[in-house]
Amino acid sequence: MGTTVVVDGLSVAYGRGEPVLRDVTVTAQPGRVLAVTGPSGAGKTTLLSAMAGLLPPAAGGVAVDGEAVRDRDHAVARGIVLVPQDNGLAAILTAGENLQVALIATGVSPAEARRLTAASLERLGLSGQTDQLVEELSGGQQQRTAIARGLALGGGVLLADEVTSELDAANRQRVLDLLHDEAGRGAAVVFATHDPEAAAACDAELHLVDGRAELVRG
Ligand SMILES: Nc1ncnc2c1ncn2[C@@H]1O[C@H](COP(=O)(O)OP(=O)(O)OP(=O)(O)O)[C@@H](O)[C@H]1O
Repeated sequence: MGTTVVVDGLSVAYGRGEPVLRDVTVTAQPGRVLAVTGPSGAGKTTLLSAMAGLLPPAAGGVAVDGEAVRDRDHAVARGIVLVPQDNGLAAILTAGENLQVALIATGVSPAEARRLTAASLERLGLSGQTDQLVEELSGGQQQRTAIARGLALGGGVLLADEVTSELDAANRQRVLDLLHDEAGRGAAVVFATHDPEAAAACDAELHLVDGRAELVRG
């Protein structure tokens, strides 16, 4: 059985400010890719951050398999993987080390971490970059390394925030195919994107405007 994330009447504010996400309701279901679209500043990153347990609700909530998400540690323990917009990699580690450290932190043995790292970097076409420092990789290679790390973790939920923005056409298609493969293995995938074509190829779409859900497909 897969993992389901229910966002119910969610509002989120930064600090004491006005909510930038207002009364958003949507469900991320196992085996499906949900696109989150909308103009810059609409609240896509805020929604994914709240789903990842990084931002607390001002109203409403986020639940994973019926249990309210408390914080990031709780979300991680429930298999909610986030590939953040700014990639979140450690620049002074190699691409391979970034994956291995994340895997070992989840309790995977070093040998298994090495195997999963090699397999995941290969899926992103990065076998040749395994031992290269992240700070020496191109922007697109860094973005693909972050995706490789997210995929290697094999969570029940994958939140991918604008993970194709720096990629060429071939790599963009490769990553979109991999996101759909993740859904194919039963993960609930949420993909924030500016790309209407990529969104149209997803199973469902949540469109945000000024922090409100304007149009929901699927
Ligand atoms: N750390 C922060 N502190 C205060 N306000 C913030 C913070 N991060 C985002 N915001 C505000 O929240 C709103 C939503 O931002 P968010 O980053 O979620 O939008 P987005 O749809 O992901 O945009 P983009 O497509 O440009 O990445 C914006 O008005 C933004 O200015």
